[in-house]
Amino acid sequence: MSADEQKRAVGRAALDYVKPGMVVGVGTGSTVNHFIDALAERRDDIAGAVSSSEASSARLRQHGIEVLDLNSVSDLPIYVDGADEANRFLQLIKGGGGALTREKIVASASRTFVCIADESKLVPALGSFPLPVEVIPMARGLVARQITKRIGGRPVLRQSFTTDNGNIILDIHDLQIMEPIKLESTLNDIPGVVCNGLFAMRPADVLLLGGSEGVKTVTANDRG
Ligand SMILES: O=C(CO)[C@H](O)[C@H](O)COP(=O)(O)O
Repeated sequence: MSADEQKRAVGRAALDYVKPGMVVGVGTGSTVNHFIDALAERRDDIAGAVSSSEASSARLRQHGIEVLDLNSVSDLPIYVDGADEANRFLQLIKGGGGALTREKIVASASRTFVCIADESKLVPALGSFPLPVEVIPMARGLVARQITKRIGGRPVLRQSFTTDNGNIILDIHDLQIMEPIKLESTLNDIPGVVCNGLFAMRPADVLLLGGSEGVKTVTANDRG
């Protein structure tokens, strides 16, 4: 199976977690696009979707799925999203598509976070993928200097990119992430940082991994 076929398989497998009448939280990216396409078959069966990006909202609406404001939703049973990297504790690096802030908000609002990815995303330690950080534009230089001083790594401005919230992204290269929860918190404490792409304090609950032999389910109980 190609990587895209693996993504399609996990996108479809995530449908098993969608029950009648649910509002469904929807992430962003090429894997999630397969989930949205599969979810279209259930459009009359669900109460709508809460989206993490303008791109996903547009795709949901194209399929006739109602997009709801998170503020109008008191209970979000499920959130389905992809990842750039996942470790065995189901901690993630996200934000390759730049939607990390809204993704973290919707993930935090959800009861169950189902992460969908092809098997190449499972890594022994997070950090090979440059860690995205969303930053208020006027704080770009300050934040880059603070990252270098307090954390290390090499912050690089993502060129010609503005987030859905009107901000910039610094991608931190060459990081060795030994303590993901501590790093997530340290980054949040830098003035000008809106959000960072570490999902360690709120990891996924279930990881569906697409591989050459089908879809494998990794849960919190397997974290070991
Ligand atoms: O965090 C994300 C977007 O901000 C995506 O979930 C992540 O980049 C994975 O994308 P893809 O499914 O295209 O590999």
